[in-house]
Formats: sequence, C-alpha cells, structure tokens
Amino acid sequence: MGARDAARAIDALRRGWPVRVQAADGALRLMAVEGADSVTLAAFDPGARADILISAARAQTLKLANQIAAADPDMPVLVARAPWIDADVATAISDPVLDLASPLKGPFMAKPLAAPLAAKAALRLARLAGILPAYFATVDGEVEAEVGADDVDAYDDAVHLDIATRARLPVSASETAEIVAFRSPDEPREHVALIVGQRDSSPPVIRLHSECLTGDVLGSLKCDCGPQLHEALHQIADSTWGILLYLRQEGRGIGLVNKLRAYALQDQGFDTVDANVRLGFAIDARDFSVAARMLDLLGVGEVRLLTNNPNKVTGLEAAGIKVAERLPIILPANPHNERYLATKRDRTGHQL
Ligand SMILES: Nc1nc2c(ncn2[C@@H]2O[C@H](COP(=O)(O)OP(=O)(O)OP(=O)(O)O)[C@@H](O)[C@H]2O)c(=O)[nH]1
Ligand SMILES: [Zn+2]
Repeated sequence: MGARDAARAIDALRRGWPVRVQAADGALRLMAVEGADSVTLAAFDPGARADILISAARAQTLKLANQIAAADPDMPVLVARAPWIDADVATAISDPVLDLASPLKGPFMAKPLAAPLAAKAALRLARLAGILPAYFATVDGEVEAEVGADDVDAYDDAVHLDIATRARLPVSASETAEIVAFRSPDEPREHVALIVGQRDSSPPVIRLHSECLTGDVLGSLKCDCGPQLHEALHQIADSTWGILLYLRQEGRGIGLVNKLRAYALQDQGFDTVDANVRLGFAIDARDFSVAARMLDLLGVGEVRLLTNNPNKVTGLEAAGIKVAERLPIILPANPHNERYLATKRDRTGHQL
C-alpha cells in the first residue's frame, strides 16, 4: 500500500509499538529504543534476545564499526544483546547526548546483519519518524505495522503534493499577499507558499525556507533562520513579485526533537555538522524536490533564488526548475551563531 504503510509504521514507532520492515533480503521486527522501558521491552522481547540496531556513525563512536568488515560505510550495525543490556543501557548505546553524563561500559560486540537492506530502510524510517536511529531488533513476533523498503521511499515522494486551499493573507512585509497550502495524501506535514506582490511574467524572487521552530518563532540566536525569514519577506516585497516557500523540514529534515539533540551535542562542543553525524543522520537530510513540485503547481518554471546554499540551486535545477539568478541573503552574525555560520561556510559550502 505504499506510503500508507510507511505512515502507519511511523505512527507505531513514535508510540513505541513494534513494526516489521521488509526488504528484498529479509525482514526485521523492530521497536524504537527511544521511549522503550522495561515493561514495553519485556512485552516486545520476552526472552531478552533482541539485538540493537544502530547507525554506522554511532557504531564508529562506540568503536564497533571495525568489528564488521562492511564495504559500505553507511551500513547500520547490529549490537549483540548481552544479559546486562537493559532498556537503560540500550538508551545509552543509542543516544550520544548521554555520552558525557554516563560513560558507556561495554564491551559491545557487533554481529553480522542478516538483512542489510531492511536495516537501511529502518534507519531511513527513523529519520522520517523524527526518532533516534536505534532499534531493538528481532525477526519473529507480532507487530502493529508492516512496511516495505519501497514504501519508506514512497512516503518521501513529493509528487503526490497538491494545492489544498488558498486565501488572501496581508502580512507585515506586504499587504498584497496570498497564502497557498499544500497537502499530500501520504504524509501529514503541510507546506505553505506565500505569494507576495502582483504576479507578472518575470521570474519571481523565491526563498525556500526550511522550518525552524526555535529561530522562526522563539527568536533563537543560535541560527540565522528568523532574521533570514524576515529579510527574505522584505526583499520579496521590494521586488515585482515573489514567493516564500515555507517547507516543513525542521532541523534540515531530522525533525525538531533530533535537532534539539543536535543542539545538546553542540553544547558539548560539536559543531552543527558533527552533531548530525554523531546522531546517525546525514549532514543535510532535506530534499528540495518538494519545493520544485510546489512551484510547478503554482505554474512557476523559472526563479531568482534567495539563498547562500548551492545545494538549493542544484536541488531545484535537478527537479526541473530553472534558477535564472542566485541572490545572496547575508545577515550580521551574533556571538551565539558565529560558529554555526562559520561551519556553514567552511563545511557545507554556503557562500557567506
Ligand atoms: N540539524 C540541525 N538543523 C539545524 C541546525 N541549525 C539550524 N537548523 C535547521 O536548518 C534549517 C535552515 O534552513 P535554511 O536557512 O532554509 O537553509 P540553509 O541551508 O541555511 O541555506 P540558506 O538558504 O543559505 O539560508 C532549518 O530547518 C533549521 O531548523 C542545527 O544545528 N542542526
Ligand atoms: Zn534556525
């Protein structure tokens, strides 16, 4: 059933219920380590035999990666269950934020993965669910939801997006603005576009803004999102016409809770790139084809893009939108986001 199965599996995982992930090479029965306690773990795995599936990056931190000679550096790793590994120890194995507070005891043993494709799909599913990429893993037993590796990919597919509704929305940057909401039958995040000014045949000034609750709403000084959002709206309002696409890609696509985990790691000295990697995620998990699909639905094929991020330009172009011009959007740093901006410049290719 495609994305619908992925949606059910995501819902189950977030509730701490077991799911089965199937791929061409086999299946895994899984329960998220996040939120598991002795009661739910005993129900999932009465014999206390479930192993623990973690990301390659986490295995590396735990010095487990070289126990298994994997040709693929992104291959998840299965940590063999030992009698002393309970829900708390499994949480410590999974969550790098706890490393300073509770140094890991070990020794941990990695064991071969019987279904590597299923394991990889399980980690993709964790990102979509916004949970830590770590599971208790068995093969047999009851589950709440079953999902195939292809279903996981279908869930992320922007093609099913459609315009749900539109309305006039005067905003402080411009009284001539219209909001357009987009919906996908497959997943609940609702992206929106704010069209500002009088549409004509010239390419609009566009900003792709990825959601940042802390910056956009709370005025966080750790990033540049809030000021960029307002600056973008004003630059768009000063142009003939333009569109702000507000994309529900919190935390560069890892979700709010995982972004806040990344912040906790930044409090311990890691930068924004290393924090993501340490959690077991890609440096940037966003897919800008969703923005291209939104522009498509708005009948826009060519844009002038407000960004410092070359990946946004290539992402849009790869999805068929012509980027006639890149317009920089640079704002003064503050003492709290200086390092973040420097990391974007030095490690993720932002042109700052
Ligand atoms: N994972 C993670 N996400 C972060 C962190 N700081 C900010 N973000 C997220 O990063 C995204 C910032 O998005 P944008 O400003 O649209 O993109 P950008 O890649 O900085 O590119 P620009 O167009 O040049 O601003 C938002 O989704 C934020 O929630 C962090 O330390 N870790
Ligand atoms: Zn931000």
